[in-house]
Amino acid sequence: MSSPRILVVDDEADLRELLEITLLKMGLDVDSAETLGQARAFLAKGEYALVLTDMRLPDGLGIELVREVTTLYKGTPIAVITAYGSAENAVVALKAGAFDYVTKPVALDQLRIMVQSALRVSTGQAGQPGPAAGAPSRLIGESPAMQGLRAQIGRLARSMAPISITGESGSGKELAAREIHAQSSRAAKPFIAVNCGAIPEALMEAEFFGYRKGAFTGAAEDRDGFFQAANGGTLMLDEVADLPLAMQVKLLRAIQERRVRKIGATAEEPVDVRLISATHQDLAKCVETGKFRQDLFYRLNVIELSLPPLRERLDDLGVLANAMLDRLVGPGQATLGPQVLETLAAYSFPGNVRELENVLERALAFANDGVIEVGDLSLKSARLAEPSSAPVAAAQAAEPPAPVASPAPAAVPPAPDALPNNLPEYLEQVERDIILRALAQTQFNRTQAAQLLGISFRQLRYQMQKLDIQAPED
Ligand SMILES: Nc1ncnc2c1ncn2[C@@H]1O[C@H](COP(=O)(O)OP(=O)(O)OP(=O)(O)O)[C@@H](O)[C@H]1O
Repeated sequence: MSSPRILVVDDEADLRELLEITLLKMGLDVDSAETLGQARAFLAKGEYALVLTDMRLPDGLGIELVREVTTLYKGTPIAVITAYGSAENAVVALKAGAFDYVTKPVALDQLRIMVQSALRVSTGQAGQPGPAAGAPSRLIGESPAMQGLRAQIGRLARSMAPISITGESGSGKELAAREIHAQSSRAAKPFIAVNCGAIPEALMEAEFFGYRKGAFTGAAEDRDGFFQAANGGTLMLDEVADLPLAMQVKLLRAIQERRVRKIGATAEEPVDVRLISATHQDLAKCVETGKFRQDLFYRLNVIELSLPPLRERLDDLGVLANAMLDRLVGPGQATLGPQVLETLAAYSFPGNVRELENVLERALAFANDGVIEVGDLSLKSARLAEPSSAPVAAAQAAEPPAPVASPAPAAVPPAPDALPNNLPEYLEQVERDIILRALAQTQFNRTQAAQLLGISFRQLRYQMQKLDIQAPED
């Protein structure tokens, strides 16, 4: 069997030679072109597992080749070589459909990593597509929005471009990120999701980049960070807007260099990680207000994927509800009674699909013989836009949800007369108390409890785990 063939397009003889030698040593065949014209002639004749092109060529720009290859030779990944510090070129190329980029001076270890992952992507070559490729998507829904989303995910899975996922809490951002990973050539490697809002600032660097034994008190052994743990796979930065500015600088550097340094280490190590970030905040606004660095935003926000809230795709309610019931109690074991779908459709679901899951899970506990009736739903009536018999079309024009009444207004606990003799324990107790009160008030609906407390669902879940608070059904 012949080796995969790579097309190198560069007019600088020295660099071309370096690339050729490196690729040949990797057991690959190489064709070299000095101009766009020559590259086009090669492409017309042969099949390539990867095209690697410089951005400036004597007869035009590499970006033209990116556009041609991504439209005319869809199965062929194309990567670009950009000048050091020219983030703009890299981002433009990725937006145009480039698989990835390397910066000059070309670091050979990074080039090899990039080529290997391109080979896994290119059809019929060394790699296999991810195990989930071809498998049914876990993102359920037949609305045009969901169909479009699944198609977009299929395309995005084939590149290394950083993706920024936006959408309300519970709309499926993490699920979408997992789906991109599962359909990519990285599927066999780890998917690591990090909730940036839940890590104490002092621990962030250690958590992201790892540390060496003895780097600080308590560092009893070497430990990897998220970047090393996700090596070869995908790192999801959830609630990325919550990253403190100091950490944003370090993250930007890691993304630019594709290298990280453990705390206490002298040398940096290369990391091969695809980044997906997510937030329910408006990141562009965070940039405007100075809360988020523009340069990091630019790097993370190369491709945008937006998840619609559930109330904007009510057509999906039926199929989602059925799939969830099947998962909760087994296929065909539970059904929705008359008017249930209409009642659900009249609700605005501020907690989106996660809230639908919660509502159904709770309703099942009340349902007789697995048939969920309207009375089993216990939706907050304040949020129903129409009476329970409202038709779906009317529900689509529903007003946004009325805010839920806040609990006791005091945000700060009343200070006891005597000072606590163990502050952390005391604060933990206060926190536990407040969370338990919010949970009791919402019949253990964690989505609503989180809203009451003005924190995200994930933050609440994290705090509950930390404080060992268990929902009755856990
Ligand atoms: N289209 C969908 N099909 C099936 N399940 C879904 C879909 N969208 C979301 N879910 C389910 O809803 C729950 C919430 O999804 P997910 O955690 O991905 O949301 P999120 O947007 O990341 O939430 P947050 O902003 O709170 O982090 C999960 O249990 C997920 O499996």
